[in-house]
Amino acid sequence: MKFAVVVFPGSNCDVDMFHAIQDELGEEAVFVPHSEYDLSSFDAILLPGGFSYGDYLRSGAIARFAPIMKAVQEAADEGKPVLGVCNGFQILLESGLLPGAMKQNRDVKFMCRNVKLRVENNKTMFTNQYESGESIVIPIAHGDGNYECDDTTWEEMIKNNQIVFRYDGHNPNGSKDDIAGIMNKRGNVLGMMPHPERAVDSLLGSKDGIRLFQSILILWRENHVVTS
Ligand SMILES: NC(=O)CC[C@H](N)C(=O)O
Repeated sequence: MKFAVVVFPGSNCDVDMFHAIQDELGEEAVFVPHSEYDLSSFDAILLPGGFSYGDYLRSGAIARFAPIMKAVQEAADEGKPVLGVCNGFQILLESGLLPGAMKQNRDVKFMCRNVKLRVENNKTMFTNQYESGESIVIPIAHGDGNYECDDTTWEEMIKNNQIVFRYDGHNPNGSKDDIAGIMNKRGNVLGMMPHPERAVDSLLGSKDGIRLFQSILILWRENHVVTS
């Protein structure tokens, strides 16, 4: 399976994402610069974390205008898996691929630590290797992780099971309804603030993140690889 790791000026988790795919998952990862227009040769698109364009205006607000975002939109429209982590999630929100917006953390501080997440929906292309309601440990590292949306959007997301992860126990940033990760209605675009690519080996303190990438791969193989 071939994964695109999109790199914006200011991305800083692109190498971690590449490592997670290439070295831990054992699949092909390719860095794709923000200035490209074509993602048609890829099976999945990953928007890594960081400070794209220095977080000027708002996190992700400038990146949404990068040439590559048209190709990300096309990939999403085709039903390919699109995963945005942290700044990648912020970019997906700013570009309208996911509903809602991100505000500054409740305590107006950048936070970098392991957090517990609850897997709210394990019937997705990103979470099928987790148990429903499972508590997992994944690190966060952000200043703007306080997810917000209007009540109509929130009710719609509840109805469609679009809330994929919630903070388990302590909510670190004040996000609405403890939301840590959401997907689109179709189920092929996931945005999450915690960093699964930084939890792929016990040496890193947790390997709970690797199953997210395995989920994408296993489902993709079921749909694309003929075994007999
Ligand atoms: N690690 C990241 O992706 C940081 C996200 C973002 N720029 C913030 O601080 O909110």
